[in-house]
Amino acid sequence: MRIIVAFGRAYPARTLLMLISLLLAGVAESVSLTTMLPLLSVTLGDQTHSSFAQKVVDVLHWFGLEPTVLVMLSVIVLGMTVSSTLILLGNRQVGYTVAHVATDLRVNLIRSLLGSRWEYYLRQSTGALANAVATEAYRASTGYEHAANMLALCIQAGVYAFIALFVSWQATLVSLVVGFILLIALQRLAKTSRRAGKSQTRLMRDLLTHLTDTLSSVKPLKAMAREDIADSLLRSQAAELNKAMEREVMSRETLRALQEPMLAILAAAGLYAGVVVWHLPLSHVMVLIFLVVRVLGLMHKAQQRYHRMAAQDSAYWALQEAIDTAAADAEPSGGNRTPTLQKDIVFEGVSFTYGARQILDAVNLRIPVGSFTSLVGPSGAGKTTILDLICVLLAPQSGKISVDGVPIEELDRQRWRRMIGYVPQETLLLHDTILANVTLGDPALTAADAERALKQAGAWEFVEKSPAGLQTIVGERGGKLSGGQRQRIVIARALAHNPRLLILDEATSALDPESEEAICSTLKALSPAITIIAVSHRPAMIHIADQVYRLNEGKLNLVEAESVE
Ligand SMILES: Nc1ncnc2c1ncn2[C@@H]1O[C@H](COP(=O)(O)OP(=O)(O)OP(=O)(O)O)[C@@H](O)[C@H]1O
Repeated sequence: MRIIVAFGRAYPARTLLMLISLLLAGVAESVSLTTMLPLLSVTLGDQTHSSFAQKVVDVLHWFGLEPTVLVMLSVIVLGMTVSSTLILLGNRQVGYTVAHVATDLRVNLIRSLLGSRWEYYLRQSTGALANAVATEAYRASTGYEHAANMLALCIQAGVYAFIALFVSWQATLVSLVVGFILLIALQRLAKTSRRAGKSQTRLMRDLLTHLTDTLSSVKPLKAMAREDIADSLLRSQAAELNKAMEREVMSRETLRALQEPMLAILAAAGLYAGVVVWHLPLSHVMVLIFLVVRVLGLMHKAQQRYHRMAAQDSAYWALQEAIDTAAADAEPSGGNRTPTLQKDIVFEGVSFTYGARQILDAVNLRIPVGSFTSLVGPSGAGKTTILDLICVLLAPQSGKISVDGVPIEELDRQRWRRMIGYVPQETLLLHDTILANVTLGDPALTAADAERALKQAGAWEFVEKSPAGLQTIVGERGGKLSGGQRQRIVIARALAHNPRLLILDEATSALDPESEEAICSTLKALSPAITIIAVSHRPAMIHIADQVYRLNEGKLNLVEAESVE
């Protein structure tokens, strides 16, 4: 039930509109069907109308209508038409809200994850995220659909029960109590559905996490003939998921199958009690049975919806939790000072630890504007960490980092980052065109910007030669290109928006010495206008540098380029 309250809070106007339409639909339907009572009295030739039938006849008179068969049938048809129209309106509202819920959940999750601290983001699994965006958001929104339908059915059942009370309150109460007892007895099945739903949420997440990891490393798996291990793991996870789905289907279908016999027993018992025990007129008993069976049928349908909601709502709570935890670990907003890069970037006594592990120990560093700085050091020494500190993806535990004398945390973070061109170690490309890979969909960048950047990165030659040019599709993760070509496209991406600061993390590691030499000289030519920081072990990158820093065991020292072997 919590899910209804949560949705009602998140979408109050939509929920209210939906409920009002469905309530009115219920009233219209039940009022029109109530006319059945005098109609049956007339057709069955009852000499005396019951008091309730008489009331209905009075109401018809009040509207200036004679209770003829034709008039009463017309009232029934009209009421059913109005009710269907209102149900359509209500369901349309439900449908729209379901679409909104799914979209909002997806957008909120992506936004909160992208806005989270870098260290938090690194802990997230891509597979779980893909699952959350695709499957969980959909399941959560259908959870709302079932909840809304359940409420609507309860409302309709309530209206019918209210009318039934006027026909015979004793018979209605007895039937309702028996019906409720049966519904409660079936409630155990809802627990099974909820448990199965929870397992599905967890198993689906595990399966997709595993699948994404496997798919990203298919090449080594195939090359070493290990794909069968990955395959059997995936299979056993899929089998578990299947079991959870079967449990849910079983409890849902059992509930559905029990509906008909349960209602038949109640109707037979009601007929017997009405005619034999209470000696009510047959028309009276028939309407009463119709109403009570309708109430219980609606309650039963509501219960089915409840089961389906129970199976889906775990997806909503799992998603909401993911959104909330990411939001709780949101990146600090940064300052509001406009960044400039006219003088230098300075580290003073900067220390950084990952847990208990000291990575940087009171590091001092000065990067003058327009210079080409190379960072060298053994693997795992903390070079990327220094770059992450400059991009404000990480914050030091102590010491100070400043840009033109302004503490980096006081800078408008977005504007500072927009001044940066970043080439990461991993050259992951989007499964899209070369143009899209260079511009990253930024509408401010044109094909001419992409061409200029590709030329600067030494990539234009091969792009020009491909038949589709800038429109060439690079394949999954850039699989249709060589490692060196991928690297050049990623460098072009970093240069496309004319950055003031270019950060290269092992950016030329996949290039042959000749291509590397060529790129290095282009980069060097950029360097008075663009400040460049390059992490590299490659001689070409080191020899063109204006200054070389070596990081070792947390200490950073300025060294001669010649001393770096
Ligand atoms: N998110 C993290 N959580 C915990 N430890 C981390 C994390 N990221 C990196 N490390 C550790 O911090 C150390 C420095 O990592 P960093 O990536 O900065 O090294 P590096 O000098 O760039 O290495 P390489 O040259 O191999 O890329 C490594 O030992 C690494 O294991």
